[in-house]
Amino acid sequence: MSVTLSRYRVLLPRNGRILPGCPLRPSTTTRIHTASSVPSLRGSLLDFGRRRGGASVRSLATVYLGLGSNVGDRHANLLRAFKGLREFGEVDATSLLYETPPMYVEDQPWFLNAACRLSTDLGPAVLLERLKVLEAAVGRKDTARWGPRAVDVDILLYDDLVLDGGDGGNGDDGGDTGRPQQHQERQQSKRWLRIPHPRMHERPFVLLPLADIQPDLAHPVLRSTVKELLSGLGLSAGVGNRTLSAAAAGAKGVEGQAGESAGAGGAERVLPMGVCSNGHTRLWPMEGRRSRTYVMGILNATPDSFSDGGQHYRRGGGVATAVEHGLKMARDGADVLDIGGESTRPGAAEVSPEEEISRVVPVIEGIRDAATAGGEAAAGEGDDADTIGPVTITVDTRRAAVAEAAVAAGADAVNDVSGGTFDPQMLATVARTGVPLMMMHMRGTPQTMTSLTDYGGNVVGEVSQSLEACSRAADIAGVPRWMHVLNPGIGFAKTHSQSLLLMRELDVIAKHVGSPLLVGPSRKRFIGELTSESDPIQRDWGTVGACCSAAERGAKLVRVHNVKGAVLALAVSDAIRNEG
Ligand SMILES: Nc1ncnc2c1ncn2[C@@H]1O[C@H](COP(=O)(O)OP(=O)(O)OP(=O)(O)O)[C@@H](O)[C@H]1O
Ligand SMILES: Nc1nc2c(c(=O)[nH]1)N=C(CO)CN2
Repeated sequence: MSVTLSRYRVLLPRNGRILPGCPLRPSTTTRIHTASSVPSLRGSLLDFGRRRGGASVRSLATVYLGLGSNVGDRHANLLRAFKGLREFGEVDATSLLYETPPMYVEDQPWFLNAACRLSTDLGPAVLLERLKVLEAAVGRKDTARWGPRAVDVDILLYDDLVLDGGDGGNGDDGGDTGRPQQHQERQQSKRWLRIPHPRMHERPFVLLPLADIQPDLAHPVLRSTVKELLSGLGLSAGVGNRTLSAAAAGAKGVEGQAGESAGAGGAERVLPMGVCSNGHTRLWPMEGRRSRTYVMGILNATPDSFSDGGQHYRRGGGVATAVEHGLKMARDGADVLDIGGESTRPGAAEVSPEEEISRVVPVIEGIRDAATAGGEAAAGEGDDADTIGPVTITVDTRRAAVAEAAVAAGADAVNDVSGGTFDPQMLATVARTGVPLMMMHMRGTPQTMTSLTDYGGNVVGEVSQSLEACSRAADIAGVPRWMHVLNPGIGFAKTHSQSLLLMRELDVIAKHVGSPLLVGPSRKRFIGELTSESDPIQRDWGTVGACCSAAERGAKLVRVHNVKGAVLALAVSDAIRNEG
């Protein structure tokens, strides 16, 4: 049965009867929408909003949106769209980020795709109109259907609404025949709207990110969950092997390249961090053959760090020595330099934000100036993962003011050992600056942490849950999950055996949290104890062992003092894992 409201038809599932326009059986659990039960469907769908307050109070709708971009700085486009969506309600969950082969029209650059969940009082048609305005503001031009675009935001699901708002007058289940001219004419003539999005179930680039948010979410018409729809495409949800099988790729018209590297044919998770020499956001492959274990070089702009005693800062000239050491680490193969102005060794004294800023900002500026001068020639579209660009810099701080000053000076991301909990302004500041956030697990402060090691016998579970909570808080504050890196905090409020257990069960933590893991074993006490080395500087061989073990168990980044050792060792262990 259907009710016609203005030009829109709401499909009402009844008695398991197949609905017009629905490819499969309707769900018996689908909420039945009528004009009275869904006030937002009264009258023309184009001129209502979900009103706040007064007699017509109603609950907020839960909407799932799919985002895509394959023109220009794809991540910058997605981030602008994401920030714009926060004006439409509360974006309370986001996905990871995927680089995906173009579907339908294959002769175009690869896309970046993500998804988010929006809680909004906007009705579906008003939401659609506002999305179109947002897409235009981000830079979308009218293009051929399924063709290249700066940004595309599709309404995937809107509560469990089943809405057939026309098909643009061409009778196709998903709209038109794909002829560009017809598509443009239709776009200009009138808006049509179908919910659920008529093609979402066949799109890995929609289902993969959706599964990050809610794998058990049910499609209100097909009755299958997102996880089940993915498995129907030969893919699995969550961290692990998501590579599209050649059969599934062929069946769905995806650019499947059977016989080539597995990663070339399917979607891959990526982490946006830093800038390529073409000015676009650099994308770090997090799975597939292009992926490897990334090395973060530690650069202490402090006079009192535990393992180097400030040797690269205090002795022999402060900033200049630190900059020189940073550049050496970059030449040794560091993917990112982590610059910190406050020691977090056990018992270390706090420094003021002003002091911290005065330590890190000149070093960031010095490295930025020296490194950008050495950038390579600009690369074309879609090369954002492979282009070697200016060195990537993170600032190691717990303070929002320091993070803000560091990003203004050229830092690409914030690395917070307190997981965003020390400074109440940290999450909002990182959201505003639009950089990725690395969040570490710890308890207490460097002064108190050594006595806070009681995890009730479940350090792995506690750390996983705590990291997940940090990630949720950051997500809600406006730092999308695809920009999170999580760190179990080896040695921070952990005993020797707890550190070993966390190192051993990194894969469990990685699976639990989904986000890329950063691990920092470098020169730590547990390595000294295992190798009988009391001098931290003598612990690099042991550190390399820990890095290789971490990489085998799913760590995506390791934070080390001795970059060269880690880079060389990981080149071998990564190759054995990936190419064997
Ligand atoms: N669920 C939906 N979400 C977004 N747009 C929709 C939806 N259903 C129908 N449309 C209509 O589709 C029109 C074309 O949208 P768009 O240009 O983004 O299509 P496309 O991205 O090329 O193809 P597709 O929608 O299959 O991804 C929109 O103007 C809108 O009227
Ligand atoms: N991989 C991928 N392919 C697409 C995409 C997209 O976002 N990702 N969007 C399209 C237009 O809707 C057409 N094809």
